[in-house]
Amino acid sequence: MEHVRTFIHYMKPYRREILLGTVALLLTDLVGLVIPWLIKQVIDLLPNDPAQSVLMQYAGWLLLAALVQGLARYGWRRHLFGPSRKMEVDIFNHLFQHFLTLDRRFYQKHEIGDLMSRATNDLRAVKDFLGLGLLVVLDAVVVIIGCFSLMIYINPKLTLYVLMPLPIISVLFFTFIRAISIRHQSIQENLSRITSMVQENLVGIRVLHAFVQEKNEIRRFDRLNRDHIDKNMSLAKMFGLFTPSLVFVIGIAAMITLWIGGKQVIDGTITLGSFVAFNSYLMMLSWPMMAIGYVINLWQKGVTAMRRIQHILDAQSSLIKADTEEREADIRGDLEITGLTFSYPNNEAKALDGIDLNIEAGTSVAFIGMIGAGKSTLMQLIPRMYDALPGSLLLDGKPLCDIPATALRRHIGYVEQEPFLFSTTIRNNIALARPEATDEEIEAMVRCVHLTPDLERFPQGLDTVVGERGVSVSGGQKQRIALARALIRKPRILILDDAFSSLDVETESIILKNIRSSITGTTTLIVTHRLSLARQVDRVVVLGDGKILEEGAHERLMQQDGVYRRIYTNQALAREMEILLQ
Ligand SMILES: Nc1ncnc2c1ncn2[C@@H]1O[C@H](COP(=O)(O)OP(=O)(O)OP(=O)(O)O)[C@@H](O)[C@H]1O
Repeated sequence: MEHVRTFIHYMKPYRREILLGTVALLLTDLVGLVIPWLIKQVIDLLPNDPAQSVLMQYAGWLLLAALVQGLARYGWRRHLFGPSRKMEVDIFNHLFQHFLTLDRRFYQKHEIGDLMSRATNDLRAVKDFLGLGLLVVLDAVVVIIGCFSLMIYINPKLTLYVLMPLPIISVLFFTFIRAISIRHQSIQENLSRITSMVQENLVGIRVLHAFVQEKNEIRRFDRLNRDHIDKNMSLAKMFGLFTPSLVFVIGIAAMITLWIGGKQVIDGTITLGSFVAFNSYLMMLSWPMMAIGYVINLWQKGVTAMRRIQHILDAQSSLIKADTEEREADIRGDLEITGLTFSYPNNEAKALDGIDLNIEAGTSVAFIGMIGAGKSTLMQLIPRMYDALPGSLLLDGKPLCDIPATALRRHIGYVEQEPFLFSTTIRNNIALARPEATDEEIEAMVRCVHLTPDLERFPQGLDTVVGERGVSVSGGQKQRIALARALIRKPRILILDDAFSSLDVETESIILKNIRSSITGTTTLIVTHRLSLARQVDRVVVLGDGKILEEGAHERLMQQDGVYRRIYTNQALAREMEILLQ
């Protein structure tokens, strides 16, 4: 019932068109029912040697019926199929909008391939049901009611005999519905797995090539596809049994009609015309009977698909007050972290464990530590990619989760560990953060991140297309484009999560100086594995196992016999060795 409500919701805007199409469909069916009746009249007139003009008159009626039927058929095709396509677009738009509001927790739980399958295969199944499915249901209901009414009108007793096999139809019907529903669910889930696998393999094609895994993947894909064929065959077998069984039942009914109805014609209980019309209506019933199977198929597919789409539409961002409305927030950049503990949804271990830290607006802090220490996790909590417990993170004295996520993110420049570029030009990738940025502003940022020498080598400069996910630029270029994108909005808080890992120490140092002089008063948080950077910031925080191990200015930490001094000394030694070996 829940799904019917969803269907109705999407049908509402097109109710007029659907009504028009329904009227046209009813007209087609009614005229279809009138035709055997006209033939009955003609047959009953024949023994009385009717006048030529009377026969002509009936021929005229039949011609008119054919004309009206043709026009009405055009009407329902146009007005019932049209809205189903429009509804498909509406659901797709709604789905896309919703995808953009969902947070990382959601995407962590769902595979992109599965989501793609829901937005394409499942959506198509919904459209087929809303268009063709509803049309066939309506058609079948009208034909069944119309035929039975006329058959009862012609001869109620004969109709009762014809209805004798009805219990067999009911048993067949309900057994079939249950069996088909289970099969559909399984087929659609399998289709999602197939789409996911194609998507994942295409994205990871370089890894597959590098590790020569093509054959293994082809075998895995083949197994998945064969499983899909088996599932579809099992469904086809169900249909193979159901439809012929129904036709067989109709055959029994036809046999009863011939036997009992034939005797009634001989007795003179009914006219020959009525007998012919009765048979015509019985035969007309075989189409809706066969269509039942088809409709159940479309209905089950449509409902299963709608359930899968609804699952996404029902999902909500887990952020407290996610609030995607356009709201402004005035942000200075003072961060206060108290007893911050955080675990990921699918991982009970604490990624952060009791962090206490105050960061004054406009200062710069470097976060260092072993792999998996929690550095990136801490960075992700600041733009509210995930929500920490309320009260553990304050920005300018306000709980972070009280600041609408979109308003907050407008003031944060965030460069992730693995920056993502869209398959458009470098210019568009930079301007993504501030579409209204002028060419001069973009060029200034390009200079700031030291990208100008690279651009000179690209024939189209800033208008070079970077390819999907930035495949046609190097790792270091990708990082600097992402950095320019973060800087162009002149953020109050700048987060650089290992954003210089593909750059050499000299370039890194130049860029950092440029950033300092181009944006002032910005709170800058830098995650890095290179301690050369630590000398250039106000403070260093050393993380280990989700906890703060040490913190303070570089000089102070160097005076202690702690982790920082040990790592720094090792790295300095390694660097000296490198220089010596060059
Ligand atoms: N999306 C995630 N889901 C579940 N656990 C995660 C997720 N991301 C990170 N973790 C876990 O949280 C812990 C902290 O990870 P985090 O990425 O913050 O470390 P890091 O200090 O940034 O490491 P690195 O220097 O390698 O980038 C790790 O144990 C990691 O396995």
